[in-house]
Amino acid sequence: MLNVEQVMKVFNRGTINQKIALDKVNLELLPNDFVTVIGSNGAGKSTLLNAIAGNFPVDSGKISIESADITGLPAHKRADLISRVFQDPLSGTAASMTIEENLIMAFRRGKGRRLRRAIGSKERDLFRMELEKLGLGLENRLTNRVSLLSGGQRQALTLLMATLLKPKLLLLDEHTAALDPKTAEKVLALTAGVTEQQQLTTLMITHNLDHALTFGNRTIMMHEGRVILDIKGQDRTNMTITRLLEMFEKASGSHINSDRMILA
Ligand SMILES: Nc1ncnc2c1ncn2[C@@H]1O[C@H](COP(=O)(O)OP(=O)(O)OP(=O)(O)O)[C@@H](O)[C@H]1O
Repeated sequence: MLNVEQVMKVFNRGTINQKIALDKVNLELLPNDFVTVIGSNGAGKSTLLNAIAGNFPVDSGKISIESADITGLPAHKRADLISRVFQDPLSGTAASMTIEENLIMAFRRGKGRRLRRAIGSKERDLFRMELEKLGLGLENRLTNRVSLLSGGQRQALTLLMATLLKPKLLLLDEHTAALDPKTAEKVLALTAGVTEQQQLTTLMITHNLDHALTFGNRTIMMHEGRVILDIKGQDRTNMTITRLLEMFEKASGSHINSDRMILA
């Protein structure tokens, strides 16, 4: 489904601040894979997602989705294939617009002039139905401005917008890290529900090792721009956080270094 082959990204090349953020990264995702991504500070996790989303050109290597080479495509041309949810609940939605206006933008994405047409009753019915599934009562608040919503409600709405038209690939960049623990659990449960229901292929960065092993079917660990562990199947089912940290130390030759890592 997704193929990242030998991808290299160097920031500030040739200067004193040169940083190899991705060091010939290889990663293959199968359809419906839900892969959690963990690693030390500065390991290259966000850079990997940025490279896949097309936020900058990579220095070398190839990225493809369903065998189509997207390495040279700018981010806006990848947006039909890839949806992304960021950490900041304010970044995924337009605060001054209503819930239904936000949803219609997501629903008519890539449809050009149809954007200007009024929202139809069929579209409203669909939005109500989808919002109801979130279990937050938002189906009765279609005409409320998004600025009135809590961070958790906004993040749930962002997730819905990201998946309303099934993307080929869903990128979740610590999308629950800014939420309080109870709300984070709720948004994660919604994430598990929607990825399962729509059979999405997903990459999710998290600093919570328990979440990393609980959600999805596969966990990769990054260190210094490389994928150093790829855990799946029975190995993952039997994996504990202690064992995971031991494996990290063995593979990287160092202790995990993350100020935000949550161990349980
Ligand atoms: N635009 C940029 N310009 C220069 N250096 C960058 C840029 N983006 C990332 N880096 C550097 O690349 C390395 C990888 O950064 P990245 O944000 O991918 O790490 P991360 O694994 O997501 O880290 P964290 O868990 O701390 O968020 C870091 O050393 C970072 O400082």
